[in-house]
Amino acid sequence: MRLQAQGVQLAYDQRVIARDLTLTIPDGKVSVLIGPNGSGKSTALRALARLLPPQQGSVILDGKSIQETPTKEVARLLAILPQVLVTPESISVEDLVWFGRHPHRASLKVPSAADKEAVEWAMEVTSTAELRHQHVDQLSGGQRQRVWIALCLAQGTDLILLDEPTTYLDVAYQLEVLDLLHQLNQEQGKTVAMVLHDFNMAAEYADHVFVMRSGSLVTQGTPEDVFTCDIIRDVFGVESKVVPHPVSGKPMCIPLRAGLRTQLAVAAG
Ligand SMILES: Nc1ncnc2c1ncn2[C@@H]1O[C@H](COP(=O)(O)OP(=O)(O)OP(=O)(O)O)[C@@H](O)[C@H]1O
Repeated sequence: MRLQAQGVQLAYDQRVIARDLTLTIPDGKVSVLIGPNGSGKSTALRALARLLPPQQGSVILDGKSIQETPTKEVARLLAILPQVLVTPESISVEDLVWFGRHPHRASLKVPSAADKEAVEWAMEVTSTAELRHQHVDQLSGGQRQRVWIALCLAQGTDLILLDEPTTYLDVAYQLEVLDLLHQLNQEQGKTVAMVLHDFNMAAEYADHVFVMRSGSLVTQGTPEDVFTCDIIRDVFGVESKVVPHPVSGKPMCIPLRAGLRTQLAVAAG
């Protein structure tokens, strides 16, 4: 395994968010972290990407402590789309995507053909090439999100971590981004780990699902293993009906509003 958190304690100042968290990102698979708001999904992802040093335990990347691996080396192996994106002022789309090539370039060296190709490809597959000369801070939320995804992809890493990549995107772009990640996984063997809130998107795209609550890993497994009425009730406090997706056969979770819960209970006798 290439990326693993081993018994990490994660905290912001003195406030401990996760204790003794151990998880291994499966190589060559698409993994999804789900869990209620504030359960520590982003915190865990940030630790896995070296953005948050653990107070105890360690994150291991390719057999080495990530904290002891130089930033540039980490950035050649792993890209992360964080939840909070701080765009440099007045930067164009193309210039922002070029940041993705920094880990591969010696300073002051002219960009290589491979750098140019990676940037063009990343803008093409995220449908941002036509925005290349626009200022990122003048784009819509969804356009901006796609530009940041392009930056991650331009990095050309085998491991891609994304915190809620579908935020701000309309349903067509949500599918476009998730289909693209799926395709990169299938065709190029990329390992993808992402936080998603939508159970049904998670069930459709994930090979492996981590379920978090209060900074701990409650359970993990295939979508069929984890998307059950009992786990959804236990973790999210929501009654639901889980049925097979009519086309894919994956578990499809339908949360039930209060009135329907009563109806379901009556029907069940
Ligand atoms: N930068 C920060 N400084 C202090 N506390 C933080 C910071 N970021 C997150 N927290 C706290 O850590 C806890 C876990 O937050 P985190 O963002 O990891 O949860 P999450 O599961 O990703 O939530 P959401 O689904 O709402 O994005 C929360 O109680 C949050 O208030």
